[in-house]
Amino acid sequence: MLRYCVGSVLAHISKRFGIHPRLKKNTIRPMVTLPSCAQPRDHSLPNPSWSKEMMENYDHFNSQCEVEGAKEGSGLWTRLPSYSRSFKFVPGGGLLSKIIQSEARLFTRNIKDQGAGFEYVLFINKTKDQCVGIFQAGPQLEGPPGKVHGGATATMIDTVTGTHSSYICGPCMTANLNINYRSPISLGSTVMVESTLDQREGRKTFLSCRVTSWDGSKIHVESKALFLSISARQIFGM
Ligand SMILES: CCCCCCCC/C=C\CCCCCCCC(=O)SCCNC(=O)CCNC(=O)[C@H](O)C(C)(C)COP(=O)(O)OP(=O)(O)OC[C@H]1O[C@@H](n2cnc3c(N)ncnc32)[C@H](O)[C@@H]1OP(=O)(O)O
Repeated sequence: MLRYCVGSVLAHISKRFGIHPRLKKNTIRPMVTLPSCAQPRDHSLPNPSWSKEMMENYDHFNSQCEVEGAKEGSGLWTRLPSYSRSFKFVPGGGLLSKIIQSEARLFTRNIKDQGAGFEYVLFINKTKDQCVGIFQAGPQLEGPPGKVHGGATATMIDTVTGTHSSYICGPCMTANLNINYRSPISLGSTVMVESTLDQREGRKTFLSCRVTSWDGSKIHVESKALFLSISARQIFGM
């Protein structure tokens, strides 16, 4: 689904930049040969900066994931890979990310030092209409002394609900994000960010999202989000 969404967006971009891809069943097959790009790094895989709590929750969801190659939907959860740019989800995306705004980086993946900024992994459960993010907030996300900046928390919520919504309805943008901060998050701690689909209404997707401590014992944030489906024209001003 995501490959298809990004694929259709890329088809428009490629056309604009004269690459003329031909879409074939959820993938892009460019008519010109693209130079090979190194496999992009999947930031959603564990690294040495991940805490015991982060690893414990990662293992919990990962153990309930689909086995690679199994029929889609046979497992409860799917781990979502994460790259420095969304383009990199699709074949040829590595090259496009070098052509279009080459300096651009996904906001949550722009701090290179492992553990310094957002460390996270997302899992989606299509049967339950849920998406879960396991986040570890690094020292460069400070707001009040020793605590996570509220904007950084909003970013976590936008990331999980935005990804969730993209999987449900394809390309979309945040129209409204309403956040109630209940208790501060300590820097370095692991939190769970859980998005649930409330309803769909035409182009609108309504979601609820909760941020809790890693073991679910403490509520940090409760929020509601509205995403609106958009066309490639709206994203790239074509
Ligand atoms: C990109 C390709 C896909 C990639 C997929 C990869 C997935 C995974 C990869 C990586 C994960 C990353 C995940 C991160 C996610 C981050 C997401 C963001 O942060 S997005 C940036 C912040 N958002 C903006 O900048 C929007 C700015 N606003 C706009 O552009 C427009 O206002 C927009 C598109 C939201 C709506 O504009 P209109 O012209 O299309 O629609 P109108 O006609 O205004 O509204 C349509 C309906 O929606 C209601 N509506 C619009 N805005 C509303 C609002 N704020 N609150 C309530 N209702 C609203 C209206 O009242 C109307 O309702 P009635 O049809 O009459 O019932």
